[in-house]
Amino acid sequence: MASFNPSTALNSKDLSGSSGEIHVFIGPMFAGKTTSLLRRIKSESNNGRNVAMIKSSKDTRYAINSVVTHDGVKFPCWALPDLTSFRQKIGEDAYQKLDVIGIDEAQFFEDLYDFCCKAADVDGKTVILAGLDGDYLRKRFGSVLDIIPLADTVTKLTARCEMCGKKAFFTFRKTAAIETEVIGGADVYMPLCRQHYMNGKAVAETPKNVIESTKVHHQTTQSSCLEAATLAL
Ligand SMILES: Nc1ncnc2c1ncn2[C@@H]1O[C@H](COP(=O)(O)OP(=O)(O)O)[C@@H](O)[C@H]1O
Ligand SMILES: Cc1cn([C@H]2C[C@H](O)[C@@H](COP(=O)(O)O)O2)c(=O)[nH]c1=O
Repeated sequence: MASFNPSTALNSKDLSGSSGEIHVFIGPMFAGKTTSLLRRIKSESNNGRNVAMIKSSKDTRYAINSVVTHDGVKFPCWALPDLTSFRQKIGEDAYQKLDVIGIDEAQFFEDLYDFCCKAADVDGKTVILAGLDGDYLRKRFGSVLDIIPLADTVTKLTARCEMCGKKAFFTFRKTAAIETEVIGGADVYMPLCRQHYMNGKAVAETPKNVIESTKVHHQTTQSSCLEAATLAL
């Protein structure tokens, strides 16, 4: 019976030979994820590497075909509904020539894991991505956290708490919307430190508990409570 020799298998050139990399920027909104991503992509490009940037087409906030930071720095990109379509959109020749792929708003891509595996492990690309690790409820957002076991580096960034100026780890939603995905900027969200996030959450949840216990659901009341929560911070 043939025996399996791991050293021979691991040294085998035809298994992959990939020199791909994955680097991840996570953190709350306004933490500088897009700024860090753009800096890395521009530096790779200045070093003569062939780069392409992708963002989710769900993000229509500042521009359609550009990644834009909250302070207005721009970079042209492919705005796509999924990552799988990228290779076909850019064309096979252009894909083969690419060294570095940047991905912004990574939380919105359902096929993030498969795309990153293929691009880095098989095709030898450097993938640099930025996305929210948690949503406004601090629950995992999309598949961003699934990339951590695949990544060479993970950088968790922080913003400034809008109430006290300390480090902000969380994103607070200022409206009564409850769906996970709500596109917006400072009109809808603010970065908060733990203490101010907990204060806001407590105020926002108190009337909801009362409403739920009396089985009365009234959207206006909830909206007013959220406004009160934001003011009470
Ligand atoms: N509360 C805040 N804390 C930190 N930066 C903020 C805040 N509000 C606005 N900003 C601006 O947002 C910029 C970061 O934008 P960006 O890189 O787009 O962040 P992210 O992609 O993490 O949302 C900062 O350089 C700063 O000018
Ligand atoms: C917290 C949270 C955010 N979003 C949306 C809001 C923005 O459109 C993006 C995040 O953009 P940024 O570059 O990180 O500032 O995500 C959401 O849909 N749901 C949430 O809970």
